[in-house]
Amino acid sequence: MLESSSVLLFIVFLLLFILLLFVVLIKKNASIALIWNEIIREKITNFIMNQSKEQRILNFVLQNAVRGDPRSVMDTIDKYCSQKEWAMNVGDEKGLILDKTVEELQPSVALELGTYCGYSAVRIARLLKAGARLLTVEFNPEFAAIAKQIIEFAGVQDKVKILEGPSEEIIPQLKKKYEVDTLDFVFLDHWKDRYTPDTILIQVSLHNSSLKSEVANALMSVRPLFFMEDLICAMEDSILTRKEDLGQRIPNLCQGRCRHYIAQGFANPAELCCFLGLQ
Ligand SMILES: C[S@@+](CC[C@H](N)C(=O)[O-])C[C@H]1O[C@@H](n2cnc3c(N)ncnc32)[C@H](O)[C@@H]1O
Repeated sequence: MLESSSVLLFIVFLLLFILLLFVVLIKKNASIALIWNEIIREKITNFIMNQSKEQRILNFVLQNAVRGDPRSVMDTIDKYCSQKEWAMNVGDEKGLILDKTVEELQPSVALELGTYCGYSAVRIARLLKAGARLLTVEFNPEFAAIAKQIIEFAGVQDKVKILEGPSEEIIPQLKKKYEVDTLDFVFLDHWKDRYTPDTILIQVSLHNSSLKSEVANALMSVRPLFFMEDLICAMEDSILTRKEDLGQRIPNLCQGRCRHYIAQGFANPAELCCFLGLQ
């Protein structure tokens, strides 16, 4: 009897110790905190509430934002994601870079890869001039459905078309199915491993346009370091804009404006790095 109660006591202490250790690790280690917040806690909350984080974001918007006011929708999503649960929206800080670029370029046709809940789509669409349009690509049907509601709630649905499916399947259809001849602005915000192949695919898919030979006037990413690596890797087999054009854009690029003009005329990645002043 005594023996079994001491075993029980030992197990209770052991469990308490593991719990304490876990709490300390969450506080001290960012990766463990991320695993806890993004995987374990989110899964538990989803199970208890029987809904996904993205549905909770949508509900929060429907209950707290002002219908037809894109700014209010953006602020409400930012508020939810800073106070309640982190989510992979571009967010307000990097969103300012996005705003500036869109304002500066005034694109007629813009493409976004990676819609998620529609935060950045609302952000871009609210700045588009009359008659301009944003095509946004999302392969997760649940996210696409949530984005549709958020975009409608923000009142920018006339400017935004959600294209549901993997970017690698949608991009080749842009020209014929979606009547895209030229893209003035491309926002790459899907999975990083698709940045380079999709950039090349955009070029290949729209290359034979009879209206304009230069396909992507501006390619930007708010995750410049990732993109830069990919860009350099891609140089060996991709040819996009002219070297002289790139030269004009370097000041922006180096100031962290995150706008990338992919260039031809470089023998190899090292030459490009040298040209960019990275070596
Ligand atoms: C970082 S989130 C996009 C965030 C969004 N741009 C925003 O700021 O509100 C990335 C999204 O890209 C989607 N995605 C990833 N790879 C994709 C692909 N190859 N084709 C289409 N969607 C993709 C994911 O499902 C996810 O919703």
